[in-house]
Amino acid sequence: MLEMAGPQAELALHQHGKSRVRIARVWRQGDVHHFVEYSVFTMLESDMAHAYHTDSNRGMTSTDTQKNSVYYVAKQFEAPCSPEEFAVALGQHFVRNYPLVWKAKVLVEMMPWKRADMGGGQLHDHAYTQPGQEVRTAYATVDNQGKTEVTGGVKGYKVLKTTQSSYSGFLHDKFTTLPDVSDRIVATSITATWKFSGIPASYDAAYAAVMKAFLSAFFGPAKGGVLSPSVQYTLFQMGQAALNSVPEVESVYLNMPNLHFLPCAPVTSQFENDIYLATSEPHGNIEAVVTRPSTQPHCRL
Ligand SMILES: O=c1[nH]c(=O)c2[nH]c(=O)[nH]c2[nH]1
Repeated sequence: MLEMAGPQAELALHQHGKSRVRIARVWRQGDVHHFVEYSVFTMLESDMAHAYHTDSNRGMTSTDTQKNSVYYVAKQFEAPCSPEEFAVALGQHFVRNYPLVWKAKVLVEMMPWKRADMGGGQLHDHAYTQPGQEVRTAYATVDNQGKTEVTGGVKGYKVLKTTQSSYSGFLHDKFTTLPDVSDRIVATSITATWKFSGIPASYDAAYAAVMKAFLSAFFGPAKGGVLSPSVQYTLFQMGQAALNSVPEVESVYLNMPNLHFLPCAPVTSQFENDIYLATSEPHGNIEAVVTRPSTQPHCRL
């Protein structure tokens, strides 16, 4: 066994863990789906001094195993759990399964997804938003000939649905590994601007109407939803819905990153539409301008 020679020194403290294990868990109870997204940090205190002093990693619960344990423990919950319950269960998993571990420390950060309210308290069966995280924008140009142009907008409005999204029939060649899927999670962070051709009765009401149009087109009815065959198709539907909802809007620019939730098989089982790797990079990026016929597109492309 290799003993490290060197200056007199003591190992005062040691621990090892995995950070930012991003996981999404869906519980599908008939048509009603429950969704959570966590970022999990694990840290184990254990009898592992020998790994710092010698070449032996004997008995070490690798950080990769810790990451896989996050997926495994999430899978064990058959009904929706709180982040506190999840943190305790994961900590118990470590101390019960690994004899050299004397203390497991688990931090769970829960993303602020809330079941979408489609108006009047009508909660959607499978749609989620992050209300209050978005930024409303307004852009105006005023020239000395008396011309004023106003563009409203929104930045970073996150939306997600756990079903009613497919993606298939795209080009497959030797560089393609993505399979066709008939059901997936689709999530995006909407950034949009809309140009006014006239002054609406109320800019606040116009903003509310555009946002409502975006949500209705993305999510569909609270019961059943609406199928999205691609982010591209849904983006156009959203732009069209915004034009239909506010007569004074003449064009809509939409940017929609495709925030991927990747199927995950949690070590002891196959992927069963319930455990996902939550990612933000790399992400798809879909954008377009939707106008009334024969209107000039207003921005960005
Ligand atoms: O809706 C999608 N549009 C794409 O262009 C695309 N590309 C990809 O890999 N997944 C998806 N999904």
